[in-house]
Amino acid sequence: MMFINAGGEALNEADSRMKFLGDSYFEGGNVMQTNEHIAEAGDCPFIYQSARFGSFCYRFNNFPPGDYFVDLHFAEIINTNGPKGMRVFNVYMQEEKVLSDFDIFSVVGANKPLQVDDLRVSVKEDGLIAMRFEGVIGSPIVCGICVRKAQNIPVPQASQEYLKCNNCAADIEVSSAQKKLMRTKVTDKYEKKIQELTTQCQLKTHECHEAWMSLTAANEQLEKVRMELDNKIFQTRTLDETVGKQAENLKNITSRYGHDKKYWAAAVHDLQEKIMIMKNEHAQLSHDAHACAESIPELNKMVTGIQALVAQSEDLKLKYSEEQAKRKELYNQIQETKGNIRVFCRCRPLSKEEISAGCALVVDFDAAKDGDLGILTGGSTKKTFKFDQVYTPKDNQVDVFADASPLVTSVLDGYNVCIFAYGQTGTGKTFTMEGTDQNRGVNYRTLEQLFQIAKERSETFMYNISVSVLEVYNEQIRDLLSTSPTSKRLEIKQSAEGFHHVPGIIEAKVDNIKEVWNVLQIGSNSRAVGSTNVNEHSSRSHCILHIMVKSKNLMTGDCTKSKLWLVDLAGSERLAKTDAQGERLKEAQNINKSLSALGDVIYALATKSSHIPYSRNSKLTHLLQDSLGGDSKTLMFVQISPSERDLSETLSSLNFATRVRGIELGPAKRQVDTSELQKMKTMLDKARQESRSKDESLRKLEESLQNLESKAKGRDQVYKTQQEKIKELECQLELKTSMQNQSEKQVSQLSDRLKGREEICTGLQQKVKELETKLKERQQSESASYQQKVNYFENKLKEQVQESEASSLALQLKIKELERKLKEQEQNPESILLRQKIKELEDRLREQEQQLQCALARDFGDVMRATPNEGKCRRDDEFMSEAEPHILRSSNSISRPLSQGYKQPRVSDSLHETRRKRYSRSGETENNMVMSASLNDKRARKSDPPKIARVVRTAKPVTGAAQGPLTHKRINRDQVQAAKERDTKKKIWSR
Ligand SMILES: Nc1ncnc2c1ncn2[C@@H]1O[C@H](COP(=O)(O)OP(=O)(O)OP(=O)(O)O)[C@@H](O)[C@H]1O
Repeated sequence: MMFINAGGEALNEADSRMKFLGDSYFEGGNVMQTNEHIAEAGDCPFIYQSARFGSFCYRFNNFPPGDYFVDLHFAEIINTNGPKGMRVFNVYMQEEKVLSDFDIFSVVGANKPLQVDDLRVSVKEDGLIAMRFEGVIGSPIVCGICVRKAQNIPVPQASQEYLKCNNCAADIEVSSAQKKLMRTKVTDKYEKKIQELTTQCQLKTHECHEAWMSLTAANEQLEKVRMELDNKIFQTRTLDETVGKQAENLKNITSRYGHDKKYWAAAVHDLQEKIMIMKNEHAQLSHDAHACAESIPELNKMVTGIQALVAQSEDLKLKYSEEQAKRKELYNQIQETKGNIRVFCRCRPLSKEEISAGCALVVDFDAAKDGDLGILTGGSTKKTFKFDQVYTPKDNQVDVFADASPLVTSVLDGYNVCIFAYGQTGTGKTFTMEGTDQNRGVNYRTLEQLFQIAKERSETFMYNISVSVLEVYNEQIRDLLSTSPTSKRLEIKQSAEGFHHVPGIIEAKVDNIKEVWNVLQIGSNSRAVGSTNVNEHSSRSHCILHIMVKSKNLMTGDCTKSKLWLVDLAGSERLAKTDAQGERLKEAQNINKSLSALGDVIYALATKSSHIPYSRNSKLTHLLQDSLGGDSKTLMFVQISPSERDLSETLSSLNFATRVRGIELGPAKRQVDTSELQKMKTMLDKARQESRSKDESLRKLEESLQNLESKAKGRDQVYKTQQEKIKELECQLELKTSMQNQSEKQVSQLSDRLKGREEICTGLQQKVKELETKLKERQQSESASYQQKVNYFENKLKEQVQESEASSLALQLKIKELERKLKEQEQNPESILLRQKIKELEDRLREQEQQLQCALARDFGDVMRATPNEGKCRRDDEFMSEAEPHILRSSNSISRPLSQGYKQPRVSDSLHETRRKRYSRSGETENNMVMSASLNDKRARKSDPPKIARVVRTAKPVTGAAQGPLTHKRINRDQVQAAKERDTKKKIWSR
């Protein structure tokens, strides 16, 4: 074996018969360079460069005649001109086309090496192996060529004339004619067999194809069925879902219906109960209404009775007011008989200091009950003073106020009242007026009684009470309720109505005694704050509690406005007795001045003097002007000390008080006839009793009247309320009746709706059941039919597959057998001889064909000479297109013999010569001739494109050992394809 490397050198012993043309063969694998060298050597008659096709040629000399195998190794296919570059090329061995239009890309892929083995060539006597590579698209790149001697090729013995007997192995002489006949027969027989096998193979292929097609159709049908099944399953699922949803909806509706039913049943029950209650109420109301209607005459009677009573009460009211006026008059008369100015004398007990000092008592209370007070002036002499009341140290605050309380009634009756305490410092003025927390004085008790009487009279009178607390010190007025630290100077003014008042003073409105007490406390505290020495200050200032009472008679509508003055006067020390100086003296002078002014006024009033000296120099009398004199009532407490140390002051105070009282009770006047007084006293007692009895009768009358009025009002109210109730109940009854009607209507509507819903529900349930049964039936029927179909197709497919497998197996076996037979035949020397003979016959046939062609060419030349010049080229082409296919077909023939007698180069030479002659005759160049030849060749290829498989099968030996990789690859691919198909079939069946 010889192998030629890229440098053109033989790799084995290379017995010098092989010679490579060109010095730089395969340099860098560049074929074009090699072509140039070969072209320069001029040894290759076929080398030519086409502008269109890449083409090059190799020639190897000095091979002994015989058959050789050539292996070609192509380098990586360089894909330089895009994806289509270097796809197709032809290989000519000894000018026999062995690879025609070989699509490298489709066989090995882009940029991969290709190896073509066992290309058989026959070397003739010239010892030449010629190779030509022609790229249809691009240029092939060859990297190695290996030439091997074909083994076991028997050299045909041209002179052999004997055949061996199969039984005795004796040589049997056979004549050449007989031999020829036998060979022809055998050849015919084999050809026939081959023909039959080919037809059988074709038939089996056709059957296989049909089976495959039916299998595919069955598969398609199965796929369709599967799809339908899938669709049905999907539809079934959707139906299941819808049924489920509908069932759920139905459940919901049923539960809602049940819930609604319960709710409405409860509502209906409630309404029925309500209706019952309303009916009962209605009956009760009707009963009440009837009773009311029946009681109306009685009520009318009552109304007339009430009206009579009202008239009577009006009379009584008139009488009462007349009686009240009379009572007032009488009361006033009594007061007047007592005197508008009344003086009560109160003596305090001896103080601890005085007791400890051993002071003697100078006061005699033996006739104190009669208002007589004796003062022991020294020795046995005793001076007596007469007062309206005399209180001993044993008399308490209650006893004192009991006599002063009638004045409170006068205040509420509309009279101005003034109560003040006069006396020496420390004699108990503040104790009498204010008192202590445990022993409340006149001020508190007066106001307490004021509110009590006002409350008692609240049905007939409406009172509005306000309180002011003020102080007169050094002839200056100070508001003790004012919280302002720098209170402005207050002055006394006279209003348009003639009343005297202090503008800007605080008048605290009080509604109860608790509020009064708070106000009194504020005033008391304020008085204490205003002075450094409380006792001294309180002794030197007049503390005034002013109460304003506004009343309205609710029966007559009369209004009154009265004042009550409660005054705690400053201490009345004698100026001469004290050693006061400066401020103290001024204070004392001011106090004396104001007290003497007060005394003068009261005395003038008591004596009914024409001139009342309301001294404008004294703030006190000026302030009390409205409440001193006229219908005003005045009460003075003259406070005295029992101690002998204060005798002179006591006498002074008592003298002042006596002067105020207006009755000088000297010792001479003691004998005054008292019978008149006694008479007056009895008259007074009688009047008092009368007034009390009248008050009692009046009170009873008032009470009975009030009772009647209240009863009448109550009846009226009851009547009105009952009428209103009747109306309300009637309205309610109407409303409830309408509600009942509405609810009854609603109940009936709801029951109708319920019935409708129940019907719908039952209908839906029936529908659902029907649907379910239909669905089940449908599912069952469809599944059964699908199952049947599937089973049928399965069986069918199985049968087909089995048949096809059996047939394919049989075919494969037959093919193998045939192949085996063919091989045996091929290996048989007889068949080799037969082939040689066939070759000879073919050669002869070719010669005859050539002769015929020459004759035709000659005829054609004659014809061409006879035709015009412009049609020459076309005619030549036509001729070539007719002639060359014969040549190409013969070169591509399957049964082309590889015998030594094959004279192709000569035929080609002669054909080329014929062409050259023809073109030289027609005036065309050699180049043109080549072009036209190649064109014709292409046309021929176009008209009958050679198949790769066929070419490869033709080019390769049929022996199993000599099978090339290309064929092997192809078989493998078929097997892989078959395996894939089997897999897909399995997948389909598994689904
Ligand atoms: N009737 C009485 N019973 C018991 N104690 C009394 C009585 N009268 C006065 N006192 C006591 O005598 C003292 C002096 O009384 P009070 O301060 O009221 O005198 P006053 O006249 O107001 O003095 P001043 O003019 O200085 O204000 C107090 O301690 C008081 O409690």
